Amino acid sequence: MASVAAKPLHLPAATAGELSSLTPYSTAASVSFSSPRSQSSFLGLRLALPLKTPCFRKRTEGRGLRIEAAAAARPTVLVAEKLGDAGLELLRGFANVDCSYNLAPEELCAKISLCDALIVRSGTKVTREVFEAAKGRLKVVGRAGVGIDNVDLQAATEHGCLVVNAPTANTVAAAEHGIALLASMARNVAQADASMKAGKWQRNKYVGVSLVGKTLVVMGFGKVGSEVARRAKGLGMHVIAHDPYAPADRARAIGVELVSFDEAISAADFISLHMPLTPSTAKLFNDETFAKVKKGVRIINVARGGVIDEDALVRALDDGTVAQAALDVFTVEPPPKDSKLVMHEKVTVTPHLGASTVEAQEGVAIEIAEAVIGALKGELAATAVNAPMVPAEVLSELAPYVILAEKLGRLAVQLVAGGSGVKGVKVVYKSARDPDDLDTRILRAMITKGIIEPISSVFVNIVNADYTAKQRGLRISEERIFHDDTPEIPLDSIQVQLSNVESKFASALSDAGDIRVEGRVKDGIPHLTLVGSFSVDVSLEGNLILCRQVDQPGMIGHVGIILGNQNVNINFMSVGRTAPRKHAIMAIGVDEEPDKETLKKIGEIPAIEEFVFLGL
Ligand SMILES: NC(=O)C1=CN([C@@H]2O[C@H](COP(=O)(O)OP(=O)(O)OC[C@H]3O[C@@H](n4cnc5c(N)ncnc54)[C@H](O)[C@@H]3O)[C@@H](O)[C@H]2O)C=CC1
Ligand SMILES: O=C(O)C(=O)COP(=O)(O)O
Repeated sequence: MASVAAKPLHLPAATAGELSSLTPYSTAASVSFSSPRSQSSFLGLRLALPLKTPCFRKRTEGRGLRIEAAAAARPTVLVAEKLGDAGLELLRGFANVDCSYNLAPEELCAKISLCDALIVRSGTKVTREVFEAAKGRLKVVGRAGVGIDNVDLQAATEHGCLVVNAPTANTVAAAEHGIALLASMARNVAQADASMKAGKWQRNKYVGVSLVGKTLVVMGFGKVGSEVARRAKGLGMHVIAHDPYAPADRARAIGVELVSFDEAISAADFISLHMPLTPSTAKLFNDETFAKVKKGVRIINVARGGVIDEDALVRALDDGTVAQAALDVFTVEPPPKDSKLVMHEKVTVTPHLGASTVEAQEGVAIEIAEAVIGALKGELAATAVNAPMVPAEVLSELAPYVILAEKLGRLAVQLVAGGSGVKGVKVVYKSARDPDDLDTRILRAMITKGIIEPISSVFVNIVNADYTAKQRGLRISEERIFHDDTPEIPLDSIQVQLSNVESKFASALSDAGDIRVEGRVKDGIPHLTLVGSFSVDVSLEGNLILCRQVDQPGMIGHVGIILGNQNVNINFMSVGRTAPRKHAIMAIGVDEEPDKETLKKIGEIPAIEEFVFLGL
């Protein structure tokens, strides 16, 4: 069936213009969107993080209406570890703040279902049980620091909970602490201090080693590692680094050569650890590694205790393989009181103080408070750990397309006969942009949300969209088609195709047999522009009735009278035809949901061959 031009019929009804101007809008500080029907689940871009209790008000503006989130109930933020005052102040300006420190795991689980956000440092384990106990209310976990190894990211993602961290504010503090440990270990400062305080004067016992000219290996050349490298070079050390993922030119710019792991450990006089704790770095320093190091190496760990096999380190210290160690972090914190490692005379220890400077704690508190508030407002956090980071300007530009994407998904799935048999989804983006200049991750997430939510009880957002699709066996493929237009406009159209399904509205099937709906953004408003092979033109707001009919005069009036008699307001109508007086599709936007009787009457109009009611 050939695709034909749409014949949009703009109804004069006052509400038509009003409703079609339900535009998403952005405030100065944020990009957030609301939609009258899917408000509470509009996490997707509101950004996947709506409060569960939003309320909306209509505001007359010129001829149209805008719907905006009115002051929602204040969210509750649980601060489970000591946070700087500046951050607490920011949080209190926006939310109810419950500072409850040292909670036992079961106490945390008991509280969490009353909280929209949780802020922790390294001392709180945010386990799967916590996310389960949250019962869907927890929207964001803020880690006031860098390492997120204490947060079960997989569980967070599965529960649609955003995790944000504060990755920059404590970098210098951690690097300075690393240098402090390096220098104090080399000169036995801690041991000599303890000895003097015990009344001794042991000048011969505490002869140290010099740093100048020694080779320092920085393991993990990220933010902290590179700051340590800079400082160590200032002390006259020869610095090399190992980091499988760091760009060599960044290292070169600091005058540091990146080498292999084995090269690094065999050359090192000192090794300073600055990588995250992940499955691949856990116990990276073990008996096997210590067997390869230069005898008498000294190790500093300000990263995570778990990257060292602590028993192996004790053995290496005992047999002199490792001359000394300076440790700020431990596999279990606090470590057991009788820990051989902590008590070892060749070991200098601090109780995880890397980030603990006045300046860093102030900075981290502000950084995490801003990230958590932003997330609760629905903005995509720049420090999101388990969601795509999309720059604000990209978000702002894609805003109406995000709404279009969700509505197309929602609409397509409602056209499926039987409900949930969707397995294959193809999304076709028509755009004048270079594919690299069009980030479609959010659009894909919103289409996924639109497809899954109407047929399940799952709450889908930008955080868990890909995971949820995979869980349900939903394969989503994307295709870009070049559209010869100005690249200023990100997209010409989005088409959603559902393959291998039957439709309750046969006209929605394309010639290839898949359900096919396409939409465009016109003047900032998402429009449905194609159903199956029929072109239509109807703004995607409220509800939609699609009818296939024999194209003949009087049809619009006929349907309009039935709906009018039931006080159902039509806000938009569009007719797409194959050829005059043959078949046509009528797309009718209605404000209210017609009752069954009314729908039945429409179906009984002799010229109507099939019809379907779709909630958007
Ligand atoms: N003791 C403390 O209070 C503090 C500890 N930290 C810890 O320091 C570590 C580094 O933090 P940042 O520099 O901010 O993180 P970052 O993400 O900027 O740097 C980590 C670097 O480690 C590299 N890496 C990953 N796997 C590696 C491997 N197998 N071998 C070598 N390098 C590897 C990454 O490529 C990255 O460049 C983290 O574990 C963090 O939790 C950070 C701040 C304070
Ligand atoms: O930021 C990090 O990774 C740290 O280890 C700092 O931990 P803390 O916030 O001091 O418990």
